[in-house]
Amino acid sequence: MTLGYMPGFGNDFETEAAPGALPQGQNSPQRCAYGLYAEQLSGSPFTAPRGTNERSWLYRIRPSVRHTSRFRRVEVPFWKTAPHVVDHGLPLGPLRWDPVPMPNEALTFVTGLRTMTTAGDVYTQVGMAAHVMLVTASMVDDYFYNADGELMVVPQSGELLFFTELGRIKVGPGEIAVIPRGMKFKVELVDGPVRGYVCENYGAKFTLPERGPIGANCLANPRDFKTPVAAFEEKETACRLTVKWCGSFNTCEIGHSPLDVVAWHGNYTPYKYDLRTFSPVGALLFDHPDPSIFTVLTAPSGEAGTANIDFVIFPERWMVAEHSFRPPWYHMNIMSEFMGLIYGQYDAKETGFVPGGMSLHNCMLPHGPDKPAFDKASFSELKPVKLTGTMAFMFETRFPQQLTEFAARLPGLQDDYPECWNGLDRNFDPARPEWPAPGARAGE
Ligand SMILES: O=C(O)Cc1cc(O)ccc1O
Ligand SMILES: [Fe+2]
Repeated sequence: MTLGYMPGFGNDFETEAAPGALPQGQNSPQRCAYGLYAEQLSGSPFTAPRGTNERSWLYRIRPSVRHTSRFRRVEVPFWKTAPHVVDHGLPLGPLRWDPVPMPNEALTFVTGLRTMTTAGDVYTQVGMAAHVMLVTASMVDDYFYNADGELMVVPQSGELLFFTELGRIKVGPGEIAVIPRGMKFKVELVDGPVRGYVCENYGAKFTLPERGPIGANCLANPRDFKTPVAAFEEKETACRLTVKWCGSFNTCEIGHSPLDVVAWHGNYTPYKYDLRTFSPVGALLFDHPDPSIFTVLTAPSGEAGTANIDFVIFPERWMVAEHSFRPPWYHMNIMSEFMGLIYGQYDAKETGFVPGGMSLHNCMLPHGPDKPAFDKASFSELKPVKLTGTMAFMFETRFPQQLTEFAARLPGLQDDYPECWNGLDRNFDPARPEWPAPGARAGE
């Protein structure tokens, strides 16, 4: 299957899967070509400023009102929504998990999401949830949309095909897909089970961060974001549509596929992005800048510089800083850091944090390089070094992240994680400013 994409971030796109299906010069013709119905999907309030105003016009076989019927509540027990504060009994502290093993049961994208943390409040449209994604089965006659937020999907192993109302997107490890709030879709496996991470954003949409003095290029460049061309499914058999709405799951039976958009135009769209096209900018002479230099996308809150969510990556890059401790510094942060590893090794923790694993360094909880990373970085020769074949990421939010029962009970929770800092002992000797003392090496 060939998949077509259009480049650009937040462009005003137009595309049609049948010639002449897209009206020209107006949104609402008296009669649409092919007898299609015109429908607007509003991703922002009508009156949002131009820079954040998002909507698309969909020309479809049936209007969305015919893609729902009477809903019944269903249980999707592992997908939790903020506010969700449970007494999980774990003591406060930094947390790290091994990868969650792939289960044997059939799990779709919807039933296979396992919430790790929630933050903020879905009712006031602030905050986020971090999920593990375990998909072993394609959605066949099942369709879904999320009224609670957009979904950023970060596969770690295996490929997924998203068939959305606006077209098809294939993503694999090293790529992300973003599906807007309210957009119907189904998810198919390409060639085997998929594991990954999902960030559910209850707040304002992800957008590109400002580049400030960096200028017009580098970091995530707009042309590397890809939006699908129109594609639709003509299916007149029994289907189900499930809607996540304020944390509840609601299903209805319909007699056709809701993916029936033959043409569309607008700027409220799903998209994919290859994280390897991110052009990092970093320390060229000395010191370790704040990790915000690696922000791919930011979901702003109302407060300047205080993101509801920053999506940050740690891609492969050269380390060249002179007379500097090169890995992340020791840190306490007002923002809460949920991290995952897609492939390779993370320089602050070369062992213990493995692909498919996760860590949580919550609001104002100390963290930083483990003892082996400290020793290596303190004593290695500072020639240029390339960190190759690595891709870690962080969902960083201004809100404290609340652990779910699922996360607290995972067998892969590493009880001994805090011990990775054992041995970072006192070196201080008021009589010896030079450390280690000439001829000696710390700890030897
Ligand atoms: O490893 C982490 O926890 C994330 C992180 C990265 C970095 O470059 C600086 C500080 C920081 O907390
Ligand atoms: Fe940090």
